[in-house]
Amino acid sequence: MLSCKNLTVRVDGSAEPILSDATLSFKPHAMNAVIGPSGCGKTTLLKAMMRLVEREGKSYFCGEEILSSESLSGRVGYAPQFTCAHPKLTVLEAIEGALKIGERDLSKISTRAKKILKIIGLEAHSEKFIESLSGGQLRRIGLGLELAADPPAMFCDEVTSGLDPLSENAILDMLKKFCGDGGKTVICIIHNLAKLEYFDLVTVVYEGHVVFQGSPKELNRHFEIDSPLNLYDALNAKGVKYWLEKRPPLEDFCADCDPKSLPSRPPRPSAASQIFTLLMRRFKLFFRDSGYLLLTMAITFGFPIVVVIFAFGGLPQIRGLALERSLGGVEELRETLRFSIEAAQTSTLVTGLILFQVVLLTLMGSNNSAREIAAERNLYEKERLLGLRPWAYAFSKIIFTSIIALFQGVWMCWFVKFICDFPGSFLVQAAVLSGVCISMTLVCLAFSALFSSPDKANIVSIYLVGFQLPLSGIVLALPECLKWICRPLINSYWGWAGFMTSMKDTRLYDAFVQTSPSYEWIAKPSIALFALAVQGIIGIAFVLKGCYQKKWN
Ligand SMILES: Nc1ncnc2c1ncn2[C@@H]1O[C@H](COP(=O)(O)OP(=O)(O)OP(=O)(O)O)[C@@H](O)[C@H]1O
Repeated sequence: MLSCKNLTVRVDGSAEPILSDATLSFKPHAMNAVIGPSGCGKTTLLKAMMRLVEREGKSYFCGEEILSSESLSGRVGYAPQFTCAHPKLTVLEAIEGALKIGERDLSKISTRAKKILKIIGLEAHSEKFIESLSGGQLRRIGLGLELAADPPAMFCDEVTSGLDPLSENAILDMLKKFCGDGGKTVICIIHNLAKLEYFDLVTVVYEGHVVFQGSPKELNRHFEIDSPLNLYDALNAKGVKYWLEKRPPLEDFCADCDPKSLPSRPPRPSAASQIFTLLMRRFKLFFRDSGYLLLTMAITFGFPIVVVIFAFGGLPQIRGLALERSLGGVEELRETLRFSIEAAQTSTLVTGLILFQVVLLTLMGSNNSAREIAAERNLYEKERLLGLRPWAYAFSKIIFTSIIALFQGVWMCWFVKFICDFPGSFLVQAAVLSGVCISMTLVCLAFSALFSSPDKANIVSIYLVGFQLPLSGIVLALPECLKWICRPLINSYWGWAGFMTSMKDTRLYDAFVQTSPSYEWIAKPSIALFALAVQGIIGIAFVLKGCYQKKWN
């Protein structure tokens, strides 16, 4: 059912491949073991066959070449080495979630979830959170998620490692049942060589080469050992070159595989349904993760308070200058005098306060999204194999993080305006501040999609926020030649400019113009919103690019 020809995998910059010229086939409807010392390339072999990593050579499913891992959805399942489920979901929610991503008929989900729970023996634990499961139960949930698409072939990467002998036997019995009653093909990476009697075909990988394929009995004979436990000693004693030369001819179990017998791929749910499923799950996880929820609440409600604390000393002046320019006669003269005295202090304060709001919103944006995709990359890659569309996943993240950013922008605007009495249209100012937060959120979401490590994505996002203040050229003067090179890329500049010009018909703005050393053009709100929208759209484009890439951590 599954086979490959001349598969070679190289890691960037390394001359020596980590998998060399692997040509083999697995026995259909049977238990296949892949064994070999740690680091020899077992996982790489399986990933290369599924096209989860860049490779040379070809692989086939039922005689048809595997051109992309997406073509395997519903056909080949993959239980990776580490469990791919959100720790804050219950067992039932995790299984139902996986089913909703791959199953079009929603009426079947509850029945199928119960059936899977029964098969994996977790019925009694269905309401437990994933984070509270034991090692053996975690392996079972990994297999349960794999069963969600009911694939005819299953790759299982060390699903019994670290378990006690009883739990290990129970899982191997379960896999054997999948082959016997279920007619599935199971391909299992296993470290415990004492369990090879469970398998019909054993593949030995050594130093990136496939050096043997045969039954457990043939293995003993070939390596001249009386127990498989002595296999690694035998391998090490003679070296890879010797075992490659001595390799017996490999049987082609796929010789009469007919692509026409290829099981048809079950229809997937619509993209809208996948987006809805992911959004519901994300909101559920958001409210369950008390640490992240608390942090988001603290910065959403705490940052506006920090802004107004800095405004308190200058509030009377801000309120005084927030008047429209429509006074007359003696009153105007008096006003003009007062205006001149207070203008310098107040305009510096207002400029600083607006910039402070904007920079804090960019910080919120980076907190919203820098880890969002990178932190669950393996889970996402796994769900792609269940039929999740990359763009549906990307848009579920874009919508979720943008909703939070929108709330943060509107709240910051309302709270600070309410206390400081900033003049100008609330709607325009709320749009500009939300625009700042949303566009920075989307740019940092792009980092999260492009980097495999959440820490890397976070650091780059924090640097970007850190550069907002100096590179905006508002408080610190930028060299003239750099000003319009940096500003188009600096989110805070456009937020600040849009907010300032929303107060154009007020004395606050006059004060700013009068006290600026050299008055220069400042973007009006519509242009600022346009610039922020362009940055957001670029962010979205890179989120999509990152989500279409394959990145298994
Ligand atoms: N993305 C990567 N970048 C660099 N090296 C890698 C990468 N992926 C795998 N390797 C290296 O390739 C070799 C084979 O890795 P692989 O995970 O396939 O081994 P394995 O046989 O499955 O090991 P284990 O039994 O310990 O899980 C290892 O030396 C590993 O360090």
